[in-house]
Amino acid sequence: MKPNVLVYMRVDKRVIKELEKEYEVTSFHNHEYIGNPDFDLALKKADGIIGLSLKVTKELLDNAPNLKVVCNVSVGYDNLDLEELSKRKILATNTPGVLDDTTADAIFGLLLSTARRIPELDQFVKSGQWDISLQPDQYGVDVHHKTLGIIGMGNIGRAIARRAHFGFGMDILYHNRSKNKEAEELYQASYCEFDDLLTQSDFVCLMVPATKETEKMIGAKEFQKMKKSAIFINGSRGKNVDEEALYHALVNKEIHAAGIDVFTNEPTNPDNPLLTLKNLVTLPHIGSSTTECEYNMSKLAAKNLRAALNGEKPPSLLNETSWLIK
Ligand SMILES: NC(=O)C1=CN([C@@H]2O[C@H](COP(=O)(O)OP(=O)(O)OC[C@H]3O[C@@H](n4cnc5c(N)ncnc54)[C@H](OP(=O)(O)O)[C@@H]3O)[C@@H](O)[C@H]2O)C=CC1
Ligand SMILES: O=CC(=O)O
Repeated sequence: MKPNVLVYMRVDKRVIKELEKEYEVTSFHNHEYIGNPDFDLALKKADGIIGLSLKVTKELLDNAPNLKVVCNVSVGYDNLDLEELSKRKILATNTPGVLDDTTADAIFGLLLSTARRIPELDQFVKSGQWDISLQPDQYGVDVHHKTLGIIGMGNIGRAIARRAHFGFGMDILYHNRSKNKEAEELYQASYCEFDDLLTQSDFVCLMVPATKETEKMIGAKEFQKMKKSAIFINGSRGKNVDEEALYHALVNKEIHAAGIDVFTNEPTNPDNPLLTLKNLVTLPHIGSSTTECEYNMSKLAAKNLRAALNGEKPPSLLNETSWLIK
């Protein structure tokens, strides 16, 4: 009998086709799974889950008696209750490395769009308002040779630093819990205490994972420490930022502007007051979403799934202890 695999959201079609040759696959392509009897049945039978951002809680696991592995098609894994998975000896995997350049491109694009007000000026042209010469209050600010502070100098942080250093001649500050020699040597990044990074950077870019420690790590106090001319970029997770404080900082001009790819609740409510602000540029959590990158992420997730279901160690295993005690 073939093992059962539950596919949840945004797994590449070509990868699903390959999986169907080896497994009994049941696919769900949207968020609407709660109370869906088909989902409940697939979960009950599932040996493996592969997909994007399925909230794997204790309650969900109670209804998945055969589960052996959960394979995220993402590098972030704040959707997983890792402790609970480990307790049950269920393996968990993510997709590090294959999305670094794609995500860094998106985050750098957001930074440029915010600094040079690209979405606003695009609308200005398209709405037929370009009938007089531009006014100084429509100008953007320079990016090149400014100071970029990266909070979370990991895989993606380093790919952002590479672009900033070689492409834009920027000075790079960074903050982590531990120093990153590669960033220091290759991109001349300087380690900074958290508060010093906030006060000294022209651009503050948040790239940490979502954990208990990083929840709302940027809030009212942090915005007040930033330069009034600072541009804040969040490419990590919405819950790492106090959204209400961001709104007030932007309205009260405590900072100049912000660019965010992520929201506290996604998809964000159209009534979110942040969406009314001219000095905020947004994206719908699309950092790693190019055709090529989504395919590579799906392939790595499938490789993790196959390994686990074959009793082998998956290449990007998150809960090593579950493997060791097997
Ligand atoms: N917008 C999007 O589409 C995407 C968003 N992401 C988000 O980006 C995050 C980072 O991804 P990636 O670069 O691959 O991950 P990495 O693990 O490579 O990097 C994370 C970095 O954050 C630092 N960090 C962790 N906790 C803290 C803390 N409490 N204070 C300061 N620094 C901290 C780590 O350093 P140290 O351990 O030394 O503190 C590490 O350098 C993901 O977890 C995900 O949430 C990822 C991909 C796409
Ligand atoms: O947000 C995307 C991820 O890979 O994490």
